[in-house]
Amino acid sequence: MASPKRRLQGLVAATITPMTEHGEINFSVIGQYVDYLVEEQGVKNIFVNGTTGEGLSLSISERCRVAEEWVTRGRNKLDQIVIHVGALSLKESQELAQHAAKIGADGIAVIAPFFLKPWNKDILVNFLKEVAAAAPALPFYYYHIPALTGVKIRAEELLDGIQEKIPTFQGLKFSDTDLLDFGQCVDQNRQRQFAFLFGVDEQLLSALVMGATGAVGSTYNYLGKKTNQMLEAFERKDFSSALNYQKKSFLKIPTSSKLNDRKITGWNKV
Ligand SMILES: CC(=O)N[C@@H]([C@@H](O)[C@H](O)[C@H](O)CO)[C@@H](O)CC(=O)C(=O)O
Repeated sequence: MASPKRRLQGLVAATITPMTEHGEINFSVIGQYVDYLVEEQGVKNIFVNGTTGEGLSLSISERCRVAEEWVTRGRNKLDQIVIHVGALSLKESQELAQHAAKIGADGIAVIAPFFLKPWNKDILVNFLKEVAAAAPALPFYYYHIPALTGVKIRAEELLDGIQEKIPTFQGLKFSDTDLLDFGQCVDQNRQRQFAFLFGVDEQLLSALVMGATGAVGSTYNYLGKKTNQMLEAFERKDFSSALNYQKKSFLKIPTSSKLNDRKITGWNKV
């Protein structure tokens, strides 16, 4: 069974994919990006080719090359590198999973297929299981993001019995505002040492209260240092300072109405 070096916890930056002005991937800045995260933001875990990295808008070969560059540049500097390998095609997803294992990533994550959608838990788990089986030595994370996939199967239902089906299952990346569902996932699986990574940065403090063990998000690229201060305040039970940090970070994040103006799907729209 896959066992991570240690449980993935703390902040995980969902990396953007740097582009040149001609729409080509700008591999040349990834080394500097790693240094910036580690040295300026105090963030040593990354999530590559996810929503923020626009993995689903890249070709398979681009996704492989991006993953490779992050793993090469992050070696001996970053703690854990998780590669998102979700795709509509099971074969492509398996190919990406195998590639992640080959290049030495620390884990893989997969979203639910979002065009011809799984209509129940078993169908979704079977899809995830086939992808996970393509990289049997890598920790596997389910990436729950119902507002974007349209797959509304509750994470708590999905997690029930998942390790029997997917032995490499190590955790959940939960990008949804349903804190009841999140809290139930944590409560029912606490003894299994899974990672519960929250993905709505604006609500991280509430998710910590519900038992989040870490967070994956776009804002940790530039608010990592501040958010680490919030995690420390929470740890020492200084809730008033923690709340202040969380409130300050709201101001840096576009509100859903601004997002809607920019024709980007906001959380409240779906
Ligand atoms: C829809 C979306 O992009 N959500 C972000 C959040 O970090 C989000 O940008 C943040 O909460 C600001 O709204 C993450 O959950 C996505 C993520 O981690 C990823 O890039 O895979």
